[in-house]
Amino acid sequence: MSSLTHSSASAGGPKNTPPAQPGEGSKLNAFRSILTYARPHRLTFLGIFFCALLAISADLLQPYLVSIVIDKHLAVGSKDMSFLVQIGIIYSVLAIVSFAFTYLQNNLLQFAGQHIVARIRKDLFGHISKLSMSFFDRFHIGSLVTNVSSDTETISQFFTQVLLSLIRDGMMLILILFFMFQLDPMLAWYAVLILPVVAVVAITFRTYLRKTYQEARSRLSRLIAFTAENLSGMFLIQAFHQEKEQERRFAEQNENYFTANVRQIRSNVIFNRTFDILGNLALVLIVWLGGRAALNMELQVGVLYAFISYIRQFFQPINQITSQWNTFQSTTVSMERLWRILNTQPEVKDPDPDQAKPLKTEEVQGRIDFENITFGYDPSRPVIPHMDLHIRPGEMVGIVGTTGAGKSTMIALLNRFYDVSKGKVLIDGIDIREIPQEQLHRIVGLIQQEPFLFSGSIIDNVRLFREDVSREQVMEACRFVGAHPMIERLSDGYDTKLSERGSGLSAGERQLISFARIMVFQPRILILDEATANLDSHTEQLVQEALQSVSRGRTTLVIAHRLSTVMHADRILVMKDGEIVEEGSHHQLMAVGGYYQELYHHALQAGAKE
Ligand SMILES: Nc1ncnc2c1ncn2[C@@H]1O[C@H](COP(=O)(O)OP(=O)(O)OP(=O)(O)O)[C@@H](O)[C@H]1O
Repeated sequence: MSSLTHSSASAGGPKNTPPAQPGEGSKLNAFRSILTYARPHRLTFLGIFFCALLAISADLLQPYLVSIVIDKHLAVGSKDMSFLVQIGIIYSVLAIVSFAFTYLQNNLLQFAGQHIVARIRKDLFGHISKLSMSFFDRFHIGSLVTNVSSDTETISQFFTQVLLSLIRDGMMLILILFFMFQLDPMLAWYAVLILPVVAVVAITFRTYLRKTYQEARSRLSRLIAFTAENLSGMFLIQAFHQEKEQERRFAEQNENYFTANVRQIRSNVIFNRTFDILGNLALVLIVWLGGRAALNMELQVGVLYAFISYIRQFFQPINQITSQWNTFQSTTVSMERLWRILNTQPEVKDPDPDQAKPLKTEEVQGRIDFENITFGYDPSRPVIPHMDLHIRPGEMVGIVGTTGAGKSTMIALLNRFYDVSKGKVLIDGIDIREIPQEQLHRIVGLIQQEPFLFSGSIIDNVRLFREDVSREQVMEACRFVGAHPMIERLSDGYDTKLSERGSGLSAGERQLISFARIMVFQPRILILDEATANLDSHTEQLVQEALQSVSRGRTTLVIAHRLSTVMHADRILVMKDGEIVEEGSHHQLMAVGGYYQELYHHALQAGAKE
């Protein structure tokens, strides 16, 4: 059975987003939809625009001022020192203005960009946690982690770098051209003529650079995936003495990444140097043309100086914009991926509020009816072709059967991780599709074979980070299920911090914590899916005792391969190929002499051999 996690609440995602339409326009739709996140920051972006305008104007006015000093003062041999002082003050003010507004612009941009991405991340996480299990069956967890981390990071780069470059460098280019045309239209036209050459070189190189970058990135992700897989499977690697083999495979991946990285760095250097050479050639051209004009007294020396300053700055924004083009392309891909997830509607939906039939946990009797249900993960291949099962309030039902018989699937249907294809699942006579999922999951408590513990303290793991559950309630629950002595023995007792998935605890200890969790939340229906399968006989006994206590007064469904776990149930269901083939108490089933008896004898023989 695939891992079962809680999913609750209704469809979410960003508001104003159109439904997913794969194909041509989806990139554009994704782009538009993600841009809606920037809408609340309109004023900030306007502020950024003005800051950039002021900072760049202040920067570009500086060579202009120097040209005035050269032509209007030095060239005419003026002795007016106050003019020089005035220009000096204006120059300094411009430098301060440039610094202040660049600082402000960067801060505003980071503020808006980080806010936007934090909001996207929050919506994405919230949305993913509301999606149905069928979504997680289709989506690889690894790629979801990439979506939440690196795709949002790429979008963050878009808002903080690409947008800035478009605003600042675009404006800079326009203003440089404006100043150049103001100074000398003829020379300005020569500069403009260089533009297409620069653009062709930049685009050609950038396309190649993008390929090398993508190659390096994909080899890096392969290397990371390989490392992650090896770390989680280290136990197996050591047990099978696979260290050498895995080292060889790692070295191969490492070498692949190294080559791709070197190629990327090399092409980057070549591109940047080519760009520098082009810039210098343009400079030589301007110096030559401008110098000749200056010698012929057709151009003032100050103007030539300003021109040279501008032409030196001219290439920088072009380089920046073309380099951001790559990030922009990655952004559109990331946006499209996130947009698809944000537009995925949960297949298991909450009822409309006016049609919902809320059930109070404390009033629930615990009657369960699987009324003529059919279900298949793939609808064309039913895992449960037909089932009609009725469970009384407070009854303890054991479920046994072959591997893949559909036991966990049945439980998944009762939890509404999936919806039945036909028929109804009812609790106290109410179709569970009419019960808000949040309430359903309070009514039905599930303990699985491998309980999931979060990194955090024991106390938080028992109360699932809910602040309204007191420390005393947690301790009481732990005492009730017999987990208290074990927790007390830990270094920090209830405040002991557990590492990821509770790896500092034994399987039995983790299971006891999950039993305590159930006690805290007091569900009316309790499900144990192979909850004792991994435990040694001593711990199993502890857990069995806990189970006895926990199941008192609750409708309890226990799935187990070990018959000893379910022998004392009020009723035992024997499942085979998605159907209940036998049912009754242990004695009744033994008397029938069917499949259950066969299982029992197998278990006895296995026990005897052990
Ligand atoms: N998420 C899933 N997507 C597709 N098929 C699934 C999924 N989960 C289970 N199945 C299939 O459904 C069938 C029933 O699986 P289920 O986990 O309910 O069996 P089970 O009786 O609990 O088995 P076990 O005792 O081994 O846990 C199996 O054929 C299994 O391959």
